[in-house]
Amino acid sequence: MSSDPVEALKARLPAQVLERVASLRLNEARAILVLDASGLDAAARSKLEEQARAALQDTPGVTELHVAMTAERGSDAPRKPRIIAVGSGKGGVGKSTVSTNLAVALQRAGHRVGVVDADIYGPSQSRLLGTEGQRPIARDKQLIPVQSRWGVPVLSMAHLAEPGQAIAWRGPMAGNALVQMLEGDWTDVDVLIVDLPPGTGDIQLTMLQRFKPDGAVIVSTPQDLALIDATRAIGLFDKGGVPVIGLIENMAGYACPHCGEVSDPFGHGGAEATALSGDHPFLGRIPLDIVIRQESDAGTPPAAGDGPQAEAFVRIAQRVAAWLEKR
Ligand SMILES: Nc1ncnc2c1ncn2[C@@H]1O[C@H](COP(=O)(O)OP(=O)(O)OP(=O)(O)O)[C@@H](O)[C@H]1O
Repeated sequence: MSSDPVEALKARLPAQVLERVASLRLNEARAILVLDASGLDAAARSKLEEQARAALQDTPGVTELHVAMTAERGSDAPRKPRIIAVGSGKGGVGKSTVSTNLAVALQRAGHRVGVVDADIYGPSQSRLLGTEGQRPIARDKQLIPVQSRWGVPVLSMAHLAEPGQAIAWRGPMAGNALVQMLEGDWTDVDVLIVDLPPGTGDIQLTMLQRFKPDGAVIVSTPQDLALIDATRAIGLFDKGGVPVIGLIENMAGYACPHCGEVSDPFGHGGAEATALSGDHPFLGRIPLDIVIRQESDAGTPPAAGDGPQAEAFVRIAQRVAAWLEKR
């Protein structure tokens, strides 16, 4: 038996309790044991506490025993999903299309995914996920996301504004709308894909300051102009300390539906070269394909199907999932 009274107390604890000891102090006859309960549910926490009490309750010289759990509050509080921001420097490069299909492909791979459409002035996620006309309800001032048919809940300005009405809001109002959507009830979601507006403006800054993403995906076409802007977007995330998960080259390679010849209207390989030169991963290439445009417009994300158009999204989602697993 150790002559150190604290060591003597520890020696009484069973292994499953001992491995969770964050601290143990003895103040005269009062023992204070703090256990690390991270990752345990309520039942497992009570069992751990019971085992600790049973082991220490009859210790000679100890008249008072306090057992506390760290991370107790954290595990009871609503979990926060991990945020992946999808950005681009330039508009119209397919950022929203990628956000939707990445979300759907991740969902099909077993992740619990939601989408926030942070493009306040040009929202498109309600169309892309086929939830047009639906309105989110609010519970205790918190927005409940709209459910899409694809198992991916979503919040977009398109669900909040009157259909067809121009959204002419000043910056702070737009920022508030973004906050409301990000603070929506995302408790059933592990990964939140945030479809950012193009550029490096107010919305991006609000995101970085208040809801710092866990990682960012950058979408670009292979075109030089888009790539210059993509580099700017990467710079913003780098500066904000947000890891860049990787770059996606969209609208790469167009297969003529008549003769099958593949041409590259926006060039080829530029995004991969940009990724490599900045030491960022390249996540993959999505072809320019009329079916992607048609299905997207119809609110049927190609990644929800099993056609060839789903493949590129599935591969990209696998790389993003691998990144998430390593975090
Ligand atoms: N790989 C693709 N093949 C065919 N059409 C595509 C592809 N990617 C996107 N599109 C189409 O290009 C248009 C622009 O795409 P999208 O809205 O996703 O771009 P964005 O970068 O989010 O635009 P914005 O800057 O307006 O937010 C849409 O009509 C979309 O269907």
